[in-house]
Amino acid sequence: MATPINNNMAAIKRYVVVGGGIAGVSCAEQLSQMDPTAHITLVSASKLIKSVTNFQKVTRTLELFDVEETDVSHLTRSCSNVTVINSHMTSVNPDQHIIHLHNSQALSYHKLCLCLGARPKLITRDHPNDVIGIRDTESVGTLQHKLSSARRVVIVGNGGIATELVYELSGCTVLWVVKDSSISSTFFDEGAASFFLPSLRTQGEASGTGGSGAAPDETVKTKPLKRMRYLLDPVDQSASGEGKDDTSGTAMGSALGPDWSSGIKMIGNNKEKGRNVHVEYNCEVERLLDSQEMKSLSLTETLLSGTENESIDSDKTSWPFYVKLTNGKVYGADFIVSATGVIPNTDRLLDTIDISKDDLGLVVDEEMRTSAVDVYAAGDVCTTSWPSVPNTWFQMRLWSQARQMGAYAAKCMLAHSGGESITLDFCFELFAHVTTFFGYKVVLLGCYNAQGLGKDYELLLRITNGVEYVKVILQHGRMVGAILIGDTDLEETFENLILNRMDLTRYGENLLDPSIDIEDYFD
Ligand SMILES: Cc1cc2nc3c(=O)[nH]c(=O)nc-3n(C[C@H](O)[C@H](O)[C@H](O)COP(=O)(O)OP(=O)(O)OC[C@H]3O[C@@H](n4cnc5c(N)ncnc54)[C@H](O)[C@@H]3O)c2cc1C
Ligand SMILES: NC(=O)C1=CN([C@@H]2O[C@H](COP(=O)(O)OP(=O)(O)OC[C@H]3O[C@@H](n4cnc5c(N)ncnc54)[C@H](O)[C@@H]3O)[C@@H](O)[C@H]2O)C=CC1
Repeated sequence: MATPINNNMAAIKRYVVVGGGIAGVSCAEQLSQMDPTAHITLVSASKLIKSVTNFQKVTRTLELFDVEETDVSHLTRSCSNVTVINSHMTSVNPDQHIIHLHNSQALSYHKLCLCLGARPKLITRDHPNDVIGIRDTESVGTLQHKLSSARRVVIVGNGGIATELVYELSGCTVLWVVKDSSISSTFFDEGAASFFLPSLRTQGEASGTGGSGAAPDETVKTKPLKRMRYLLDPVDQSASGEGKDDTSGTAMGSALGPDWSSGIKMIGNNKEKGRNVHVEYNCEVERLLDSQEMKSLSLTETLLSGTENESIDSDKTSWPFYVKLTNGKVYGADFIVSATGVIPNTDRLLDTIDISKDDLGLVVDEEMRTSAVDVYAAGDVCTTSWPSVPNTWFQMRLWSQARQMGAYAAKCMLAHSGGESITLDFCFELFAHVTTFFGYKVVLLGCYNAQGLGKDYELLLRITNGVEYVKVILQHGRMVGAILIGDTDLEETFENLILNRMDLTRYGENLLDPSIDIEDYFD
Protein backbone atom coordinates (compact mmCIF):
# COMPACT_ATOMS: atom_id res chain seq x y z
CA MET A 1 0.00 0.00 0.00
CA ALA A 2 1.51 3.35 -1.04
CA THR A 3 2.06 5.99 1.64
CA PRO A 4 1.19 9.53 0.57
CA ILE A 5 3.86 11.77 2.05
CA ASN A 6 2.42 15.20 1.51
CA ASN A 7 -1.32 15.18 1.95
CA ASN A 8 -1.18 18.17 4.27
CA MET A 9 0.08 20.36 1.43
CA ALA A 10 -3.28 20.76 -0.29
CA ALA A 11 -3.31 24.57 -0.06
CA ILE A 12 0.18 25.09 -1.39
CA LYS A 13 0.89 24.74 -5.11
CA ARG A 14 3.19 21.77 -5.37
CA TYR A 15 5.29 21.40 -8.47
CA VAL A 16 7.04 18.11 -8.91
CA VAL A 17 9.85 17.71 -11.42
CA VAL A 18 11.27 14.25 -12.12
CA GLY A 19 14.83 13.89 -13.45
CA GLY A 20 18.14 15.39 -12.32
CA GLY A 21 19.50 16.05 -15.81
CA ILE A 22 19.74 19.48 -17.37
CA ALA A 23 16.04 19.63 -18.31
CA GLY A 24 14.83 18.78 -14.79
CA VAL A 25 17.29 21.06 -13.02
CA SER A 26 16.56 23.98 -15.37
CA CYS A 27 12.84 23.47 -14.82
CA ALA A 28 13.19 23.42 -11.00
CA GLU A 29 15.48 26.49 -11.05
CA GLN A 30 13.14 28.46 -13.28
CA LEU A 31 10.11 27.59 -11.14
CA SER A 32 12.01 28.68 -8.06
CA GLN A 33 13.18 31.96 -9.60
CA MET A 34 9.75 32.90 -10.92
CA ASP A 35 7.78 31.85 -7.86
CA PRO A 36 9.86 31.87 -4.65
CA THR A 37 6.75 30.85 -2.69
CA ALA A 38 6.08 27.70 -4.68
CA HIS A 39 6.78 24.30 -3.22
CA ILE A 40 9.06 22.53 -5.67
CA THR A 41 10.24 18.94 -5.40
CA LEU A 42 12.87 17.51 -7.70
CA VAL A 43 12.94 13.71 -7.79
CA SER A 44 16.24 12.44 -9.09
CA ALA A 45 17.26 8.82 -9.50
CA SER A 46 20.91 9.80 -9.43
CA LYS A 47 22.60 11.50 -6.49
CA LEU A 48 24.50 13.81 -8.79
CA ILE A 49 22.65 16.46 -10.74
CA LYS A 50 23.65 18.77 -13.57
CA SER A 51 24.18 22.47 -13.25
CA VAL A 52 24.90 25.12 -15.83
CA THR A 53 27.59 27.69 -15.03
CA ASN A 54 29.26 30.53 -16.96
CA PHE A 55 26.23 30.82 -19.21
CA GLN A 56 26.76 33.22 -22.09
CA LYS A 57 24.69 34.07 -25.11
CA VAL A 58 26.83 33.93 -28.24
CA THR A 59 24.00 35.33 -30.35
CA ARG A 60 20.27 35.67 -29.74
CA THR A 61 19.78 31.93 -30.10
CA LEU A 62 23.24 30.40 -29.63
CA GLU A 63 24.33 29.62 -26.09
CA LEU A 64 27.63 28.58 -24.56
CA PHE A 65 27.91 27.30 -21.04
CA ASP A 66 29.89 25.07 -18.76
CA VAL A 67 28.23 22.04 -17.28
CA GLU A 68 29.04 20.70 -13.86
CA GLU A 69 27.95 17.54 -12.18
CA THR A 70 27.32 18.38 -8.55
CA ASP A 71 25.56 16.97 -5.55
CA VAL A 72 22.06 18.20 -4.82
CA SER A 73 23.10 20.73 -2.17
CA HIS A 74 24.33 22.96 -5.01
CA LEU A 75 20.72 23.34 -6.17
CA THR A 76 19.04 23.55 -2.77
CA ARG A 77 21.50 26.24 -1.63
CA SER A 78 20.70 28.50 -4.58
CA CYS A 79 16.98 27.66 -4.70
CA SER A 80 15.70 27.52 -1.13
CA ASN A 81 12.18 26.44 -2.10
CA VAL A 82 13.44 23.34 -3.93
CA THR A 83 13.56 20.02 -2.10
CA VAL A 84 15.36 17.11 -3.70
CA ILE A 85 14.27 13.52 -3.19
CA ASN A 86 16.83 10.98 -4.27
CA SER A 87 14.57 8.24 -5.53
CA HIS A 88 13.22 6.54 -8.56
CA MET A 89 9.75 7.21 -9.91
CA THR A 90 8.04 3.93 -10.65
CA SER A 91 4.70 5.14 -12.06
CA VAL A 92 2.44 8.14 -12.63
CA ASN A 93 -1.26 8.27 -11.84
CA PRO A 94 -2.50 11.38 -13.66
CA ASP A 95 -6.10 10.87 -12.50
CA GLN A 96 -5.12 11.13 -8.84
CA HIS A 97 -2.22 13.56 -9.46
CA ILE A 98 0.20 11.20 -7.77
CA ILE A 99 3.54 9.71 -8.68
CA HIS A 100 4.79 6.56 -7.04
CA LEU A 101 8.37 6.29 -5.95
CA HIS A 102 10.67 3.39 -5.30
CA ASN A 103 9.95 1.78 -1.91
CA SER A 104 6.20 2.50 -2.07
CA GLN A 105 6.24 6.20 -1.33
CA ALA A 106 3.77 8.38 -3.19
CA LEU A 107 4.02 12.05 -3.94
CA SER A 108 1.10 14.24 -4.94
CA TYR A 109 1.42 17.19 -7.31
CA HIS A 110 -0.54 20.03 -8.78
CA LYS A 111 1.67 20.14 -11.81
CA LEU A 112 4.25 17.57 -12.80
CA CYS A 113 7.12 17.88 -15.26
CA LEU A 114 8.70 14.66 -16.50
CA CYS A 115 12.35 15.14 -17.49
CA LEU A 116 13.34 11.49 -17.57
CA GLY A 117 15.91 11.76 -20.36
CA ALA A 118 16.75 8.92 -22.68
CA ARG A 119 19.05 5.93 -22.85
CA PRO A 120 21.29 4.60 -25.62
CA LYS A 121 19.51 2.66 -28.33
CA LEU A 122 22.01 -0.18 -28.68
CA ILE A 123 22.32 -2.33 -31.79
CA THR A 124 21.76 -5.31 -29.49
CA ARG A 125 21.19 -5.88 -25.79
CA ASP A 126 22.16 -9.56 -26.09
CA HIS A 127 25.88 -8.93 -25.57
CA PRO A 128 26.15 -6.49 -22.64
CA ASN A 129 29.87 -7.20 -22.17
CA ASP A 130 30.77 -6.69 -25.80
CA VAL A 131 28.40 -3.90 -26.87
CA ILE A 132 28.28 -0.76 -24.75
CA GLY A 133 26.55 2.64 -25.02
CA ILE A 134 27.77 5.99 -23.73
CA ARG A 135 25.37 8.13 -21.74
CA ASP A 136 26.51 8.97 -18.23
CA THR A 137 29.59 9.07 -16.04
CA GLU A 138 29.33 5.39 -15.24
CA SER A 139 29.27 4.40 -18.89
CA VAL A 140 32.39 6.49 -19.53
CA GLY A 141 34.08 4.59 -16.68
CA THR A 142 33.15 1.32 -18.41
CA LEU A 143 34.53 2.63 -21.71
CA GLN A 144 37.83 3.66 -20.13
CA HIS A 145 38.18 0.33 -18.36
CA LYS A 146 37.53 -1.69 -21.52
CA LEU A 147 39.78 0.54 -23.58
CA SER A 148 42.80 0.09 -21.36
CA SER A 149 43.32 -3.45 -22.68
CA ALA A 150 41.80 -2.99 -26.14
CA ARG A 151 43.64 -3.41 -29.44
CA ARG A 152 40.66 -2.80 -31.69
CA VAL A 153 37.37 -1.07 -31.01
CA VAL A 154 34.37 -1.00 -33.32
CA ILE A 155 32.29 2.19 -33.25
CA VAL A 156 28.86 1.88 -34.85
CA GLY A 157 26.79 4.99 -35.63
CA ASN A 158 27.33 8.23 -37.49
CA GLY A 159 26.08 10.94 -35.12
CA GLY A 160 27.41 13.05 -32.27
CA ILE A 161 28.95 10.40 -30.03
CA ALA A 162 30.67 8.46 -32.82
CA THR A 163 32.05 11.67 -34.34
CA GLU A 164 33.52 12.72 -30.99
CA LEU A 165 34.86 9.28 -30.11
CA VAL A 166 36.74 8.58 -33.33
CA TYR A 167 38.62 11.83 -32.81
CA GLU A 168 39.39 11.22 -29.14
CA LEU A 169 40.39 7.55 -29.10
CA SER A 170 44.04 6.63 -29.44
CA GLY A 171 46.26 3.70 -28.55
CA CYS A 172 44.18 1.22 -30.53
CA THR A 173 42.66 0.71 -33.94
CA VAL A 174 39.17 2.10 -34.43
CA LEU A 175 36.86 0.54 -36.98
CA TRP A 176 34.09 3.06 -37.67
CA VAL A 177 31.01 1.43 -39.17
CA VAL A 178 28.64 3.93 -40.80
CA LYS A 179 25.38 3.33 -42.66
CA ASP A 180 26.01 6.25 -44.98
CA SER A 181 28.44 7.14 -47.75
CA SER A 182 30.11 9.87 -45.65
CA ILE A 183 31.04 10.44 -42.02
CA SER A 184 29.06 12.35 -39.35
CA SER A 185 25.88 12.30 -41.41
CA THR A 186 23.64 13.50 -38.55
CA PHE A 187 25.32 16.87 -38.83
CA PHE A 188 27.02 17.08 -42.21
CA ASP A 189 26.45 16.34 -45.87
CA GLU A 190 29.22 14.75 -47.90
CA GLY A 191 30.91 18.06 -48.70
CA ALA A 192 31.25 19.17 -45.11
CA ALA A 193 32.19 15.64 -44.05
CA SER A 194 35.11 15.56 -46.46
CA PHE A 195 36.42 18.80 -44.90
CA PHE A 196 36.97 16.76 -41.72
CA LEU A 197 38.62 13.70 -43.26
CA PRO A 198 42.18 15.04 -42.92
CA SER A 199 41.53 15.65 -39.21
CA LEU A 200 40.67 12.01 -38.84
CA ARG A 201 44.13 11.22 -40.09
CA THR A 202 46.12 13.86 -38.23
CA GLN A 203 47.68 11.63 -35.58
CA GLY A 204 47.95 8.42 -37.49
CA GLU A 205 46.60 6.52 -40.37
CA ALA A 206 43.04 6.49 -41.50
CA SER A 207 41.72 4.38 -44.28
CA GLY A 208 38.29 3.78 -45.63
CA THR A 209 36.38 1.55 -47.96
CA GLY A 210 33.12 1.90 -49.77
CA GLY A 211 32.57 5.62 -49.25
CA SER A 212 32.08 8.32 -51.81
CA GLY A 213 34.12 10.98 -50.05
CA ALA A 214 37.73 10.24 -50.94
CA ALA A 215 40.14 11.52 -48.32
CA PRO A 216 42.22 14.45 -49.49
CA ASP A 217 45.90 13.63 -49.58
CA GLU A 218 47.22 16.43 -47.47
CA THR A 219 47.38 15.97 -43.73
CA VAL A 220 46.30 19.20 -42.12
CA LYS A 221 47.14 20.10 -38.59
CA THR A 222 43.90 21.25 -37.07
CA LYS A 223 43.78 24.36 -34.95
CA PRO A 224 42.70 23.47 -31.45
CA LEU A 225 39.80 25.54 -30.27
CA LYS A 226 39.21 26.90 -26.81
CA ARG A 227 37.06 24.12 -25.46
CA MET A 228 34.11 24.42 -23.15
CA ARG A 229 34.77 23.13 -19.68
CA TYR A 230 32.88 20.11 -18.52
CA LEU A 231 33.50 18.85 -15.03
CA LEU A 232 32.80 15.23 -14.23
CA ASP A 233 32.86 14.00 -10.69
CA PRO A 234 34.96 10.85 -10.35
CA VAL A 235 32.98 7.78 -11.33
CA ASP A 236 30.95 6.77 -8.29
CA GLN A 237 29.19 3.47 -8.82
CA SER A 238 26.97 3.92 -5.80
CA ALA A 239 25.79 7.32 -6.98
CA SER A 240 25.05 6.56 -10.58
CA GLY A 241 23.68 3.15 -9.77
CA GLU A 242 21.09 4.61 -7.40
CA GLY A 243 17.58 3.72 -8.37
CA LYS A 244 18.71 1.61 -11.26
CA ASP A 245 15.91 -0.29 -12.91
CA ASP A 246 17.22 -3.79 -13.29
CA THR A 247 14.45 -5.03 -15.53
CA SER A 248 14.37 -2.28 -18.13
CA GLY A 249 17.73 -0.61 -17.52
CA THR A 250 16.02 2.74 -18.01
CA ALA A 251 17.50 4.79 -15.21
CA MET A 252 21.04 5.67 -16.05
CA GLY A 253 22.58 8.82 -14.64
CA SER A 254 22.10 12.13 -16.43
CA ALA A 255 23.51 12.45 -19.92
CA LEU A 256 26.96 13.79 -20.53
CA GLY A 257 27.09 16.98 -22.50
CA PRO A 258 29.32 19.55 -24.13
CA ASP A 259 32.98 18.70 -24.00
CA TRP A 260 32.41 15.55 -21.95
CA SER A 261 35.48 13.87 -23.41
CA SER A 262 37.93 16.64 -22.68
CA GLY A 263 40.34 15.72 -19.89
CA ILE A 264 39.19 12.10 -19.96
CA LYS A 265 41.87 9.66 -21.07
CA MET A 266 40.60 7.37 -23.80
CA ILE A 267 43.63 5.30 -24.66
CA GLY A 268 43.84 1.69 -25.80
CA ASN A 269 46.47 -0.85 -24.83
CA ASN A 270 49.22 0.58 -27.06
CA LYS A 271 50.03 3.95 -25.55
CA GLU A 272 52.55 4.73 -28.33
CA LYS A 273 49.92 4.45 -31.06
CA GLY A 274 48.18 7.62 -32.26
CA ARG A 275 44.77 7.89 -33.87
CA ASN A 276 44.19 5.03 -36.28
CA VAL A 277 40.72 5.01 -37.80
CA HIS A 278 39.37 2.81 -40.55
CA VAL A 279 35.94 3.72 -41.89
CA GLU A 280 33.58 1.12 -43.36
CA TYR A 281 30.93 3.06 -45.31
CA ASN A 282 27.44 2.03 -46.39
CA CYS A 283 27.06 -0.87 -43.99
CA GLU A 284 25.79 -2.02 -40.62
CA VAL A 285 26.63 -4.78 -38.18
CA GLU A 286 24.79 -7.90 -39.33
CA ARG A 287 25.75 -10.15 -36.42
CA LEU A 288 28.30 -10.91 -33.75
CA LEU A 289 30.21 -14.19 -33.86
CA ASP A 290 32.22 -15.86 -31.11
CA SER A 291 35.51 -17.52 -31.96
CA GLN A 292 33.90 -20.96 -32.36
CA GLU A 293 31.33 -19.63 -34.83
CA MET A 294 34.12 -17.80 -36.57
CA LYS A 295 36.18 -20.94 -37.03
CA SER A 296 33.25 -22.76 -38.53
CA LEU A 297 32.74 -20.05 -41.14
CA SER A 298 34.91 -19.84 -44.22
CA LEU A 299 34.91 -16.09 -44.18
CA THR A 300 37.64 -13.62 -44.88
CA GLU A 301 38.58 -11.11 -42.25
CA THR A 302 40.09 -7.83 -43.32
CA LEU A 303 42.93 -7.02 -41.04
CA LEU A 304 43.57 -3.47 -40.03
CA SER A 305 47.33 -3.53 -40.27
CA GLY A 306 48.35 -0.30 -41.93
CA THR A 307 46.75 -0.03 -45.31
CA GLU A 308 47.14 -3.69 -46.22
CA ASN A 309 44.34 -6.14 -46.21
CA GLU A 310 45.31 -9.66 -45.29
CA SER A 311 43.18 -12.75 -45.12
CA ILE A 312 42.15 -14.36 -41.87
CA ASP A 313 44.41 -17.30 -42.69
CA SER A 314 47.45 -15.18 -42.03
CA ASP A 315 45.91 -13.58 -38.95
CA LYS A 316 47.09 -15.52 -35.94
CA THR A 317 45.52 -13.02 -33.57
CA SER A 318 42.45 -14.26 -31.82
CA TRP A 319 39.74 -11.88 -30.75
CA PRO A 320 37.08 -12.09 -28.04
CA PHE A 321 34.49 -11.88 -30.79
CA TYR A 322 33.97 -10.92 -34.42
CA VAL A 323 31.55 -8.60 -36.19
CA LYS A 324 30.07 -9.54 -39.52
CA LEU A 325 29.08 -6.45 -41.49
CA THR A 326 26.31 -6.25 -44.05
CA ASN A 327 28.97 -5.74 -46.76
CA GLY A 328 30.19 -9.28 -46.00
CA LYS A 329 33.39 -8.32 -44.19
CA VAL A 330 34.26 -9.75 -40.80
CA TYR A 331 36.50 -8.07 -38.25
CA GLY A 332 37.78 -9.25 -34.89
CA ALA A 333 37.32 -6.79 -32.04
CA ASP A 334 37.69 -6.29 -28.31
CA PHE A 335 34.39 -4.49 -27.91
CA ILE A 336 31.80 -2.35 -29.71
CA VAL A 337 30.54 1.11 -28.87
CA SER A 338 27.00 1.38 -30.16
CA ALA A 339 26.54 5.12 -30.74
CA THR A 340 23.27 4.63 -32.54
CA GLY A 341 20.95 7.20 -31.02
CA VAL A 342 18.70 7.23 -27.98
CA ILE A 343 15.32 5.97 -26.76
CA PRO A 344 13.32 8.23 -24.44
CA ASN A 345 12.74 6.76 -20.96
CA THR A 346 9.00 6.33 -21.33
CA ASP A 347 8.55 2.61 -20.67
CA ARG A 348 6.64 3.13 -17.44
CA LEU A 349 4.29 5.68 -18.95
CA LEU A 350 3.06 3.80 -21.99
CA ASP A 351 -0.37 3.17 -20.52
CA THR A 352 -0.99 6.63 -19.12
CA ILE A 353 0.41 9.25 -21.51
CA ASP A 354 0.56 9.53 -25.31
CA ILE A 355 3.88 8.43 -26.74
CA SER A 356 5.18 9.27 -30.21
CA LYS A 357 5.00 6.29 -32.55
CA ASP A 358 8.15 7.50 -34.31
CA ASP A 359 10.62 7.88 -31.49
CA LEU A 360 8.75 6.81 -28.32
CA GLY A 361 9.02 10.27 -26.73
CA LEU A 362 6.23 11.87 -24.67
CA VAL A 363 4.32 14.00 -27.12
CA VAL A 364 4.15 17.64 -25.97
CA ASP A 365 2.21 20.56 -27.40
CA GLU A 366 3.62 24.07 -27.75
CA GLU A 367 3.05 24.71 -24.06
CA MET A 368 4.97 21.55 -23.11
CA ARG A 369 1.80 19.71 -22.03
CA THR A 370 1.54 15.97 -22.50
CA SER A 371 -1.77 14.24 -23.14
CA ALA A 372 -2.28 13.83 -19.35
CA VAL A 373 -3.81 16.80 -17.51
CA ASP A 374 -1.22 18.80 -15.52
CA VAL A 375 1.63 16.61 -16.74
CA TYR A 376 4.38 18.35 -18.71
CA ALA A 377 7.58 16.98 -20.22
CA ALA A 378 10.89 18.48 -21.31
CA GLY A 379 14.29 17.46 -22.65
CA ASP A 380 15.26 14.19 -24.26
CA VAL A 381 12.15 12.38 -22.98
CA CYS A 382 9.75 14.51 -25.00
CA THR A 383 8.80 14.77 -28.65
CA THR A 384 7.59 18.17 -29.79
CA SER A 385 4.46 18.19 -31.90
CA TRP A 386 4.06 21.84 -32.71
CA PRO A 387 4.32 23.11 -36.27
CA SER A 388 7.42 25.20 -36.76
CA VAL A 389 6.59 28.39 -38.66
CA PRO A 390 8.80 29.62 -40.25
CA ASN A 391 10.19 26.19 -40.65
CA THR A 392 13.69 26.79 -39.27
CA TRP A 393 13.44 25.12 -35.86
CA PHE A 394 13.28 21.41 -35.28
CA GLN A 395 13.90 19.17 -32.32
CA MET A 396 17.20 17.42 -31.80
CA ARG A 397 18.06 15.75 -28.52
CA LEU A 398 20.68 18.25 -27.43
CA TRP A 399 21.85 19.82 -24.21
CA SER A 400 20.87 23.31 -25.30
CA GLN A 401 17.32 22.25 -26.18
CA ALA A 402 16.96 20.28 -22.93
CA ARG A 403 17.92 23.41 -20.97
CA GLN A 404 15.61 25.65 -22.96
CA MET A 405 12.69 23.22 -22.77
CA GLY A 406 13.10 22.72 -19.02
CA ALA A 407 13.02 26.46 -18.37
CA TYR A 408 10.16 27.02 -20.81
CA ALA A 409 8.10 24.16 -19.29
CA ALA A 410 8.46 25.91 -15.91
CA LYS A 411 7.11 29.15 -17.40
CA CYS A 412 4.19 27.24 -18.91
CA MET A 413 3.39 25.46 -15.61
CA LEU A 414 3.34 28.75 -13.73
CA ALA A 415 1.28 30.53 -16.40
CA HIS A 416 -1.30 27.72 -16.46
CA SER A 417 -1.45 27.69 -12.66
CA GLY A 418 -2.51 31.32 -12.90
CA GLY A 419 -5.08 30.49 -15.58
CA GLU A 420 -3.01 32.04 -18.37
CA SER A 421 -1.57 30.70 -21.58
CA ILE A 422 1.84 31.53 -22.98
CA THR A 423 3.29 32.07 -26.45
CA LEU A 424 6.06 29.84 -27.73
CA ASP A 425 9.44 31.00 -26.49
CA PHE A 426 11.70 32.84 -28.92
CA CYS A 427 14.40 30.16 -28.66
CA PHE A 428 12.15 27.79 -30.64
CA GLU A 429 12.12 30.06 -33.68
CA LEU A 430 15.49 29.01 -35.03
CA PHE A 431 17.47 25.81 -34.63
CA ALA A 432 20.89 26.87 -33.35
CA HIS A 433 23.67 24.62 -32.11
CA VAL A 434 27.30 25.35 -31.33
CA THR A 435 29.68 22.49 -30.69
CA THR A 436 33.17 21.21 -31.44
CA PHE A 437 33.98 18.42 -33.86
CA PHE A 438 37.50 17.31 -34.84
CA GLY A 439 38.89 20.32 -32.99
CA TYR A 440 36.88 22.85 -35.00
CA LYS A 441 34.14 25.14 -33.78
CA VAL A 442 30.91 24.12 -35.51
CA VAL A 443 27.81 26.31 -35.69
CA LEU A 444 24.60 24.92 -37.16
CA LEU A 445 21.74 27.30 -37.92
CA GLY A 446 18.21 26.65 -39.19
CA CYS A 447 17.82 24.01 -41.90
CA TYR A 448 21.60 23.58 -41.98
CA ASN A 449 21.38 20.45 -44.11
CA ALA A 450 18.41 21.70 -46.17
CA GLN A 451 16.15 19.53 -43.98
CA GLY A 452 12.56 19.57 -45.16
CA LEU A 453 13.29 21.74 -48.22
CA GLY A 454 12.97 19.03 -50.85
CA LYS A 455 14.89 20.09 -53.96
CA ASP A 456 13.77 23.67 -53.79
CA TYR A 457 16.91 25.40 -52.50
CA GLU A 458 20.32 26.80 -53.52
CA LEU A 459 23.69 26.38 -51.84
CA LEU A 460 26.53 28.84 -51.47
CA LEU A 461 29.88 27.47 -50.35
CA ARG A 462 33.17 28.93 -49.16
CA ILE A 463 35.90 26.47 -48.27
CA THR A 464 39.49 26.95 -47.16
CA ASN A 465 40.93 23.52 -46.48
CA GLY A 466 41.98 23.06 -42.90
CA VAL A 467 40.69 26.50 -41.93
CA GLU A 468 36.99 26.99 -42.53
CA TYR A 469 33.93 25.64 -44.27
CA VAL A 470 30.92 27.87 -44.79
CA LYS A 471 27.72 26.61 -46.34
CA VAL A 472 24.60 28.72 -46.75
CA ILE A 473 21.20 27.40 -47.77
CA LEU A 474 18.95 29.81 -49.62
CA GLN A 475 15.33 29.31 -50.54
CA HIS A 476 13.59 31.83 -52.81
CA GLY A 477 16.49 34.22 -52.22
CA ARG A 478 16.22 34.02 -48.43
CA MET A 479 18.69 32.38 -46.08
CA VAL A 480 17.12 29.41 -44.28
CA GLY A 481 20.15 27.61 -42.89
CA ALA A 482 23.92 27.60 -42.54
CA ILE A 483 26.85 25.47 -41.45
CA LEU A 484 29.86 27.38 -40.14
CA ILE A 485 32.98 25.37 -39.42
CA GLY A 486 36.06 27.11 -38.02
CA ASP A 487 36.33 30.60 -36.55
CA THR A 488 34.19 32.29 -39.18
CA ASP A 489 32.63 34.95 -36.95
CA LEU A 490 29.57 34.85 -39.19
CA GLU A 491 27.07 33.34 -36.77
CA GLU A 492 25.45 36.53 -35.55
CA THR A 493 25.03 38.04 -39.02
CA PHE A 494 23.67 34.82 -40.47
CA GLU A 495 21.33 34.28 -37.57
CA ASN A 496 19.90 37.76 -38.19
CA LEU A 497 19.58 37.12 -41.90
CA ILE A 498 17.66 33.90 -41.27
CA LEU A 499 15.41 35.43 -38.63
CA ASN A 500 14.72 38.58 -40.65
CA ARG A 501 13.95 36.58 -43.79
CA MET A 502 15.61 39.28 -45.84
CA ASP A 503 15.62 38.86 -49.62
CA LEU A 504 19.30 38.37 -50.52
CA THR A 505 18.90 37.80 -54.25
CA ARG A 506 20.72 40.96 -55.26
CA TYR A 507 23.84 40.08 -53.24
CA GLY A 508 24.34 36.78 -55.08
CA GLU A 509 27.64 35.09 -54.33
CA ASN A 510 29.03 38.27 -52.73
CA LEU A 511 27.32 37.05 -49.63
CA LEU A 512 30.30 34.78 -49.01
CA ASP A 513 33.04 36.92 -50.53
CA PRO A 514 35.79 36.89 -47.91
CA SER A 515 37.04 40.32 -49.03
CA ILE A 516 33.73 41.88 -48.03
CA ASP A 517 32.98 42.58 -44.42
CA ILE A 518 29.53 41.15 -44.45
CA GLU A 519 28.46 42.75 -41.19
CA ASP A 520 29.04 46.25 -42.68
CA TYR A 521 27.17 45.17 -45.76
CA PHE A 522 23.96 44.76 -43.81
CA ASP A 523 24.32 47.63 -41.37
C1 LIG B 1 28.13 11.34 -24.62
C2 LIG B 1 27.17 12.47 -24.88
C3 LIG B 1 27.65 13.69 -25.36
C4 LIG B 1 26.75 14.72 -25.63
N1 LIG B 1 27.26 15.90 -26.10
C5 LIG B 1 26.43 16.92 -26.33
C6 LIG B 1 26.92 18.16 -26.80
O1 LIG B 1 28.13 18.34 -27.00
N2 LIG B 1 26.04 19.17 -27.01
C7 LIG B 1 24.71 19.00 -26.77
O2 LIG B 1 23.96 19.96 -26.97
N3 LIG B 1 24.20 17.83 -26.34
C8 LIG B 1 25.02 16.79 -26.11
N4 LIG B 1 24.53 15.61 -25.68
C9 LIG B 1 23.08 15.48 -25.48
C10 LIG B 1 22.68 16.05 -24.14
O3 LIG B 1 23.57 15.62 -23.14
C11 LIG B 1 21.25 15.63 -23.79
O4 LIG B 1 20.40 16.03 -24.84
C12 LIG B 1 20.77 16.28 -22.52
O5 LIG B 1 21.69 16.13 -21.49
C13 LIG B 1 19.43 15.68 -22.09
O6 LIG B 1 19.08 16.16 -20.83
P1 LIG B 1 17.79 15.59 -20.06
O7 LIG B 1 17.75 16.32 -18.77
O8 LIG B 1 16.63 15.65 -20.94
O9 LIG B 1 18.08 14.06 -19.83
P2 LIG B 1 19.15 13.28 -18.92
O10 LIG B 1 20.41 14.04 -18.79
O11 LIG B 1 19.21 11.89 -19.46
O12 LIG B 1 18.50 13.28 -17.48
C14 LIG B 1 17.43 12.46 -17.15
C15 LIG B 1 17.44 12.25 -15.66
O13 LIG B 1 16.26 11.58 -15.28
C16 LIG B 1 16.59 10.58 -14.36
N5 LIG B 1 15.55 9.56 -14.41
C17 LIG B 1 15.22 8.75 -15.45
N6 LIG B 1 14.17 7.97 -15.12
C18 LIG B 1 13.83 8.30 -13.85
C19 LIG B 1 12.83 7.87 -12.95
N7 LIG B 1 11.96 6.91 -13.30
N8 LIG B 1 12.78 8.42 -11.72
C20 LIG B 1 13.64 9.40 -11.35
N9 LIG B 1 14.61 9.87 -12.16
C21 LIG B 1 14.70 9.32 -13.39
C22 LIG B 1 17.98 10.10 -14.78
O14 LIG B 1 18.66 9.45 -13.73
C23 LIG B 1 18.61 11.43 -15.15
O15 LIG B 1 19.14 12.06 -14.02
C24 LIG B 1 25.39 14.55 -25.41
C25 LIG B 1 24.89 13.32 -24.92
C26 LIG B 1 25.78 12.30 -24.65
C27 LIG B 1 25.25 10.99 -24.13
N1 LIG C 1 28.39 17.62 -30.00
C1 LIG C 1 27.11 17.26 -29.99
O1 LIG C 1 26.22 18.01 -30.36
C2 LIG C 1 26.77 15.89 -29.52
C3 LIG C 1 25.45 15.53 -29.36
N2 LIG C 1 25.16 14.30 -28.88
C4 LIG C 1 23.74 13.94 -28.68
O2 LIG C 1 23.67 12.81 -27.84
C5 LIG C 1 22.67 11.90 -28.28
C6 LIG C 1 23.24 10.53 -28.51
O3 LIG C 1 24.25 10.57 -29.54
P1 LIG C 1 24.33 9.46 -30.69
O4 LIG C 1 24.15 8.10 -30.11
O5 LIG C 1 25.56 9.75 -31.47
O6 LIG C 1 23.00 9.70 -31.53
P2 LIG C 1 22.72 10.48 -32.91
O7 LIG C 1 21.26 10.53 -33.02
O8 LIG C 1 23.51 11.73 -32.99
O9 LIG C 1 23.31 9.51 -34.03
C7 LIG C 1 22.88 8.18 -34.19
C8 LIG C 1 23.52 7.63 -35.44
O10 LIG C 1 23.42 6.22 -35.44
C9 LIG C 1 22.97 5.78 -36.73
N3 LIG C 1 22.28 4.50 -36.54
C10 LIG C 1 21.08 4.30 -35.95
N4 LIG C 1 20.82 2.97 -35.92
C11 LIG C 1 21.88 2.34 -36.47
C12 LIG C 1 22.24 0.98 -36.71
N5 LIG C 1 21.44 -0.02 -36.34
N6 LIG C 1 23.43 0.71 -37.30
C13 LIG C 1 24.26 1.71 -37.67
N7 LIG C 1 23.99 3.02 -37.46
C14 LIG C 1 22.83 3.32 -36.87
C15 LIG C 1 22.08 6.90 -37.22
O11 LIG C 1 21.99 6.86 -38.61
C16 LIG C 1 22.87 8.11 -36.73
O12 LIG C 1 23.90 8.42 -37.64
C17 LIG C 1 22.05 12.53 -29.51
O13 LIG C 1 20.89 13.17 -29.11
C18 LIG C 1 23.10 13.53 -29.98
O14 LIG C 1 22.52 14.64 -30.64
C19 LIG C 1 26.11 13.40 -28.58
C20 LIG C 1 27.43 13.71 -28.72
C21 LIG C 1 27.87 14.98 -29.19
